[in-house]
Amino acid sequence: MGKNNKRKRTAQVQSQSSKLLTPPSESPSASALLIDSEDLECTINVLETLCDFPEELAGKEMKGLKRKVHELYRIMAEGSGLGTSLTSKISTALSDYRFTDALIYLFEMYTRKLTPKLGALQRWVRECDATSNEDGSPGDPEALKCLDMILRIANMSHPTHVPTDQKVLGTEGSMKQKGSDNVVDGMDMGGIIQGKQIFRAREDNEEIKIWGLIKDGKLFDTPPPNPYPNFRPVHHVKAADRKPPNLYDSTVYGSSPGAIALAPSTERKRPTKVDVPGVPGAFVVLDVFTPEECLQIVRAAEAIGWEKDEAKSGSAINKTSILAKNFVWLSDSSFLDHFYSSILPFVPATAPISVDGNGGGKVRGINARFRVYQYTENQLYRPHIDGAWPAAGLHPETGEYLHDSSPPDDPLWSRYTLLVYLNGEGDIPQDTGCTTFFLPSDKIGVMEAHSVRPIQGAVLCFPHGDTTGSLLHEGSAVGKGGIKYVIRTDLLYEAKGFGQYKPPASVGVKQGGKEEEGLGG
Ligand SMILES: O=C(O)CCC(=O)C(=O)O
Ligand SMILES: [Fe+2]
Repeated sequence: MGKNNKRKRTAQVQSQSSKLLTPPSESPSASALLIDSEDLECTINVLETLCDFPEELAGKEMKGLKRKVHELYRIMAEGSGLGTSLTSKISTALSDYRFTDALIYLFEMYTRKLTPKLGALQRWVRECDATSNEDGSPGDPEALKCLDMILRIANMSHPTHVPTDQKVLGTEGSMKQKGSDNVVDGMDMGGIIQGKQIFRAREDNEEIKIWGLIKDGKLFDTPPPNPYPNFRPVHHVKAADRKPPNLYDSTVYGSSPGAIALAPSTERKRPTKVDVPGVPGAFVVLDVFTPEECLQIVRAAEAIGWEKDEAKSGSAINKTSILAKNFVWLSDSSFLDHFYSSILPFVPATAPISVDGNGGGKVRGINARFRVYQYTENQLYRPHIDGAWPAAGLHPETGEYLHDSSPPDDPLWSRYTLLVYLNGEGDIPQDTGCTTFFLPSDKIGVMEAHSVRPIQGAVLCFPHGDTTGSLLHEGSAVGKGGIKYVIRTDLLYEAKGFGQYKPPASVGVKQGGKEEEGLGG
């Protein structure tokens, strides 16, 4: 727009100046409703013109404008311009990278024992991690202190009486500690992350080294048929139509019963459960799938092909939150039946009850929508809190793919994350590629990092989808020359009030929800 046009628009603004606006509400997004896009554009043009021609400010008629600009500047500097609630002050401070201010507000929330919504928590976690550098080196120590306080507020903690005699760690690469056990050679960042011993649910696992087969060109005996047998595309979404918009299309592949040949029960080990020490609610079920079954899943994904995943907009870090490639698989009933019956004896029979009294529904099954991830060297899934998902499936008559397939009178909603490790030690370099949980320690400002080592055929299970009990975690970077394959899905419960819960749409946060096909979270 030329300067003359700008002037014209300026005149229009002045003639509209008597228009009465209603007072701003608490919600940051309300401003979008209060000021329409034309007015906004016009205001920006006026301000731009004044920046280009500051001499224009000298006129008497500019007095009112100058006064308002000063007032606005003060409000913005105080961080209270976008709503006065503590939650919005924290959101504003974090997104403005004012971590010291955010820490003060977070501390106030902590001492007043106020609980934010899950959506706010997920957004705050992202804002804090968004400060880590492109090369993976540690971010702002103040941001990590905010993250520690967020964990305490969310009451995700457990009473930690764990002796903290280990040397305090810095962060390296992703947020996880470096080195094995408690050995540390991380940077000193004021001791913000403290590494705990890496958890192996079992030593000496029998496994198939899938990466070894791929490198030797032996993943398939003969070239795989195309189309791949017993898998068919059931849903395709163009990149721009994804929610939020993505740079890549997404396809869901449905399988037919028998697509993965399951070993007879006489040939399989009986599954066993092992709790993850120090991580409340997290446990591993060993031997849910045999190494041969894991191999078949990887074969299908490798033959059909991986899709990339990068949000179209948002900060560089948010866009690359998940560096792994994925294959979205809508699993068939025979695979799901085996999976569910193997873990059922070990999972909570009823959903946790939230502070608002929702929850308590019976466990009902596994979300058929699996996201199979392939992480190669240095790839990771940045720290996040998983969101809850409805039960995906096909319409019984039309065969149409439904993001939420449970009937309205019997809604199901997920409350636990299930991670199926398709490969393990043999393919993933020592102490890398773990799933790492971050928990508050007994010292404010210090978080504990608890890493779980992938074991082929085992399932890691932990709570998600609510403020209380949900766990901050990351898929830690895979080390040099390694590869990690893992399936992410969810354990479903009768919604019992919880189903009405819809994670709020938020900027740059990937989370499950009725309307969002989502990528992660
Ligand atoms: O890859 C991992 O270990 C973690 C994956 C994860 O957190 C997720 O898919 O939600
Ligand atoms: Fe996750």
